[in-house]
Amino acid sequence: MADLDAAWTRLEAAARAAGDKRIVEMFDAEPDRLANLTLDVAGLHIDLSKQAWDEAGLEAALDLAHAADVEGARARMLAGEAINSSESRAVLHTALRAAADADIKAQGVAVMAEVETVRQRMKTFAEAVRSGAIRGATGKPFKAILHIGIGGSDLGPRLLWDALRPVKPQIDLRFVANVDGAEFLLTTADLDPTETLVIIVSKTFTTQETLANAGAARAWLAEALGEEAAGQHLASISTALDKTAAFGISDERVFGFWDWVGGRYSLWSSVSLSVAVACGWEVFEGFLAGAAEMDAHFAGAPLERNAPVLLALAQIFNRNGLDRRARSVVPYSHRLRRLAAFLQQLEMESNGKSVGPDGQPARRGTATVVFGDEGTNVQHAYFQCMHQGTDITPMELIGLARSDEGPAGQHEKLLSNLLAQAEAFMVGRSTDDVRAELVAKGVPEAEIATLAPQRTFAGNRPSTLLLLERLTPRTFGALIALYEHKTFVEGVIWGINSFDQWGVELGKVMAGRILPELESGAVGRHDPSTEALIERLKV
Ligand SMILES: O=P(O)(O)OC[C@H]1O[C@](O)(CO)[C@@H](O)[C@@H]1O
Repeated sequence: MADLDAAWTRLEAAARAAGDKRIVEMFDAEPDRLANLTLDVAGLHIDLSKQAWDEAGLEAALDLAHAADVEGARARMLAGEAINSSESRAVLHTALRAAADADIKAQGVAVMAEVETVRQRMKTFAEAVRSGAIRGATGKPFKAILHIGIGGSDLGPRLLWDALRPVKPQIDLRFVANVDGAEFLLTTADLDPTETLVIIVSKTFTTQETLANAGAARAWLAEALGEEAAGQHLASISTALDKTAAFGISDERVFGFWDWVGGRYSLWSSVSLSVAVACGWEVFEGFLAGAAEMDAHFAGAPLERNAPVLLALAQIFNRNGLDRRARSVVPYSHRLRRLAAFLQQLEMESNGKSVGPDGQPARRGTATVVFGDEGTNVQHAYFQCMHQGTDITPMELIGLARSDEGPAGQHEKLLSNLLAQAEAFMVGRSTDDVRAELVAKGVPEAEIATLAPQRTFAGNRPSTLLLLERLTPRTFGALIALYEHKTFVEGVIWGINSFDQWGVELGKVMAGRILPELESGAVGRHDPSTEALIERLKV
């Protein structure tokens, strides 16, 4: 602990010192900067050279990772120890993308035989739906899938579908997550229930939103097909087989997974069955293979050349060393536009904790807010604030080195924006430079005095750049696995359990109390504001 405290103190001091320098000047001072801070892994090129750390800062960050025993924690996770201590569970999403003959145990119990059995069942089911061997009750092949789930049972598969979906899919895939009935209505309005397969995804099969939408979907099917035939249009993904049976889904249509897979880490499991059907099995397999490549890198690379570790350390340098409390993730890729939404759950549900597994307050700040949307759109929305706002928000800019999609010439335009933004964030534009331009244009001195500062860009705003060689199942799998391991490393260094989520419970419990009050009109004891609102909204 003394070592860890000292490592934190060194990191904070190093960040203060680096914070006084200009990033762009670090390239001159450190001839190996680019080589030391760029990596190529599993089809991804990762450039951390525009981050705010100098050589000493990076060294202090790596010392911190050693002092926090990231290597030991990594070994314990991969060995299937119960590192999710508050729930006494192993954390083995890596097993879901491992080879069938890998020797992986969850708390001593071998898991790969079961993983492979479910994989083979998924494959058989996906192929049968695609070939028409499995059809709807009226004999028509399925032309659409309605995927019902929320949180980890929605965000991953939704992103996966966007990333890898065919331009003209044989089977359309739609998602319903919110308990807001408008989403169900708008999503199903143009679907034909006789040609739609409904896949209900819920690890616990207790989630209010999912059960409400599942009930609505079953009624929607039954209205068109009758109660009994509706069952032929249902499948489910869950760890709670008793509950799926009680809902009326036959066991051969239920695909399981395990308590050692957290919801937000579950897109490698049967949770993504809908995508495996709609994209085809080989696409899903390629996605798993890309993640497995990143897993091998994470497990074996030394910390100073380990992509997830370096990404995590850049985040910690910014968050704890430089007190930067948000991060913006901007994919210059329409297909990846939901990445930030996925990362919000991955990072903020995993690491948004104030207390460690020992029950003691975390000694440093933990997860930051992550937000973002697709470039170039965001350049015309919130980038003004990123360039000239009073707070500095570190950026993660993601692009595709090559893409053949869409009209010719547009990809180069997209890339030019990506590179320009990263450069502009770092280099900025000096007042002298702006002033010289205004003078050359003949602007009067009095105007220049007020205009030049407004048109100045301070720069020195850190960013990481990630390039996928192409958006393929492999590179996309590697990208998501990169973020999973990054999140894990951050949790280890912050000394928190990244794999539980007690913070989502209280609101659920309170909603359970308020619902009957809204329905019955009998308002219970709450704070004055909530009581007045229930009075106003009760049926
Ligand atoms: O898959 P389930 O059990 O319906 O849970 C959905 C989501 O709800 C949470 O438990 C809390 O938001 C997430 O962790 C999970 O991904």
